[in-house]
Amino acid sequence: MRNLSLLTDFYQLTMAQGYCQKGKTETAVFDLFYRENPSNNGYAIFAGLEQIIEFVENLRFKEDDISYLKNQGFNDKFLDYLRNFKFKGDIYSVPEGSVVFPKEPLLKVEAPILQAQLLETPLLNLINHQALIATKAARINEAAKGKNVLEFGLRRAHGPDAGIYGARAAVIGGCVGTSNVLTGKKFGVKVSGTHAHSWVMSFESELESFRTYADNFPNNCILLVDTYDTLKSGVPNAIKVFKEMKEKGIESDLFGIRLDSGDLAYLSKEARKMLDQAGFEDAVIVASNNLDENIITSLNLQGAEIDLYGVGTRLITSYDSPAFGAVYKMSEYSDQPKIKLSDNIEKMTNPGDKKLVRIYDKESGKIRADLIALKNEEISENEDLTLFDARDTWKTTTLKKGSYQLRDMLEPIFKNGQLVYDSPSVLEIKNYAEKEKDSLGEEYKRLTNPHIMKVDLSDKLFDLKQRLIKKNKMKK
Ligand SMILES: Nc1ncnc2c1ncn2[C@@H]1O[C@H](COP(=O)(O)OP(=O)(O)OP(=O)(O)O)[C@@H](O)[C@H]1O
Ligand SMILES: O=P(O)(O)OC[C@H]1O[C@H](OP(=O)(O)OP(=O)(O)O)[C@H](O)[C@@H]1O
Ligand SMILES: O=C(O)c1cccnc1
Repeated sequence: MRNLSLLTDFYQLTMAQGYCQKGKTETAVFDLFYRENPSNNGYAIFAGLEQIIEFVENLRFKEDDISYLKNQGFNDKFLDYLRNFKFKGDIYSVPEGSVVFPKEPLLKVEAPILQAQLLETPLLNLINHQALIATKAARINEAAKGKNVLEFGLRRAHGPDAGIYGARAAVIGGCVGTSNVLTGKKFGVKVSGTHAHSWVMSFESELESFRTYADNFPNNCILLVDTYDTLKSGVPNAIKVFKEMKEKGIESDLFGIRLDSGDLAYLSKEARKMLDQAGFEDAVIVASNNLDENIITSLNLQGAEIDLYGVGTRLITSYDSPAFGAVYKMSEYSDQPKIKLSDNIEKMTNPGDKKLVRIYDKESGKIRADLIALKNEEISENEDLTLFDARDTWKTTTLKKGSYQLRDMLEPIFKNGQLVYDSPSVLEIKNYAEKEKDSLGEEYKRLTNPHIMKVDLSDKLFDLKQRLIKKNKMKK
């Protein structure tokens, strides 16, 4: 485990020294939330919690950190505090792989102000990256309509961590596996791949290169057919090699071709015909080349015969929507609810120690809405539940008792600094994320102009917010 304790913004430490100096030990509550879905998606996939847990568990300041901070001008009292630092607060979070929506609390920290504040930057850093890539992967997999997507982006990722954890997030978001071997080893996810053009170019002939590859990897034998001429040379040579394998009695688990340039719809349809005519109906066709959810949707509409998509750049960088934009805002200090005012109503925070309640339609199991309520507020399934729009409060919906089910989304992760949560494996998270996506109606999952999920405030939270807005306006 790398020492990431100084992976923070300088101002977190200057504030921390100030709190230490002043003896401010009151408890603060902070909410982590985001404001807009990336790529105009209808939802996001929450990811990165396992790395947050690892970070918090290992948050200790070593002597070399302390001496570095001493050189930056921090005082001895504060440095002594850091020497003995251990996180002592509570953290609640939605599970990784959850479907989430803008403005709702995804993770909540309750801790002495200094400690809660110190977590801001690393927590945001971890969630902002992985939730972004998991959400992009969910979009790409939605476009693939049940066909598998393999993550190919390591070489185009923004450095090693973006590659390693981006691939982790991509699998959570729906990818069947990754070409990234380190991610495979670290997280027990499937690794796979084909071969490069250089492999073909290093042989005297394409045929010889295919033969040699098939001899080496008969059970994962996807031949890249576009180095010279896809239909005149690549596919015929691949077919020759598949015939030779058959003659040798080799029953391959996975064999086929990869297309990496040209008109992928046309070439895949022609290649499919050629493979089928040669008796290789079970040969798979892999496609790659700057794919994303839009091109994959278009390829589907064109009737492309593609069984597996390899997606790199536009997935691992979330090319069209490069920032998740999660923020971390104080909602309570020393048992007093706090609000951040803004001229922009969208940017006003929700005050108080809160919970996130998900409301499911009992019959269909689909999400009806999310409700943000105060932590100690009782929301009961045994009464009719009236939801209202926090902007246009006259817009209401009443859910009849018995027609809906409630779920508390924020689970305890740390209690008094003790870890009380078992992180599931990445494959378990991926399976959970599939179920989460199933709990969304189709209209929330479509790639363009999806329905906006209602995220409402409870009566009590709404009243508290109004009261604090008035009170704080008067302070100005
Ligand atoms: N039938 C298709 N419909 C829509 N987009 C396609 C189709 N076929 C390929 N594409 C996409 O069009 C883009 C073509 O990229 P590019 O201009 O680099 O051409 P290329 O075929 O890769 O050429 P090169 O031989 O230089 O690699 C890629 O993003 C690819 O995924
Ligand atoms: O297009 P992306 O979605 O980013 O997917 C990854 C790309 O990386 C490889 O190309 P590259 O030119 O790097 O190597 P190659 O010579 O093996 O094709 C591969 O052939 C894909 O085209
Ligand atoms: O295995 C492959 O085909 C692969 C892996 C990474 C990037 N491009 C292709």
